[in-house]
Amino acid sequence: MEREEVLREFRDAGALLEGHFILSSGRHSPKYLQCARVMMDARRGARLCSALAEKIRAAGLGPFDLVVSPAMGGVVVGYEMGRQLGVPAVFMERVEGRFTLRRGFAIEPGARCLMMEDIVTTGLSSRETIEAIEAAGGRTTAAACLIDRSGGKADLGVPLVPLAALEIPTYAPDEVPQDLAATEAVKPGSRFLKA
Ligand SMILES: O=P(O)(O)OC[C@H]1O[C@H](OP(=O)(O)OP(=O)(O)O)[C@H](O)[C@@H]1O
Ligand SMILES: O=C(O)c1cc(=O)[nH]c(=O)[nH]1
Ligand SMILES: [Mg+2]
Repeated sequence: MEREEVLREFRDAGALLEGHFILSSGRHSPKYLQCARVMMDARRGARLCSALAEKIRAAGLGPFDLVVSPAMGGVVVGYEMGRQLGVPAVFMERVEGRFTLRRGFAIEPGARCLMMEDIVTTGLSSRETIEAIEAAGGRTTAAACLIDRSGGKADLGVPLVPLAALEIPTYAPDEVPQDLAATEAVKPGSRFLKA
């Protein structure tokens, strides 16, 4: 699937947002990709994940025993990737900030895992998930995401296959351009969310 086609799916889903966003990393951005809106339509989710599964195979990666994704953004996309690859899918949740397997999920010792994210920006959440997979006894042999918005700069320490790569500017809190800083910021993600 070409990048323009991926972006058309996001646009049609109303998932390409403009405004002032505080990202998971604490960086600020005038653009946000809301994958939850993309995955609202199961057929759209299947189209995108089927194309990504094909791209992973074409890169010579796999087979995998398990798909592991970080909540919340990774949950639905991880489930669909498990379906496309024909393997089980589990997700990790933050408990006091650390990604943890709950709900009876476990990883067999040495299991070959695909770490599946919705979005990669700095790669921090992906690296945290990969560390948690290793701590649980698995091996992350590859990672994948719908959009890598670092333009290929994020280093996960394992091969990363994005369905599309984009370069979208982000700013440290003390470097936010004046026009952006003048608008109210929203934080759509769940990191540091308080009950
Ligand atoms: O590469 P990074 O800089 O880590 O940014 C990308 C991460 O940010 C978002 O999650 P977030 O922590 O906002 O929570 P969510 O999954 O609940 O949306 C997204 O789902 C990725 O997990
Ligand atoms: O970096 C993030 O937190 C992030 C960026 C983005 O565009 N979409 C998203 O869900 N998270
Ligand atoms: Mg996330």
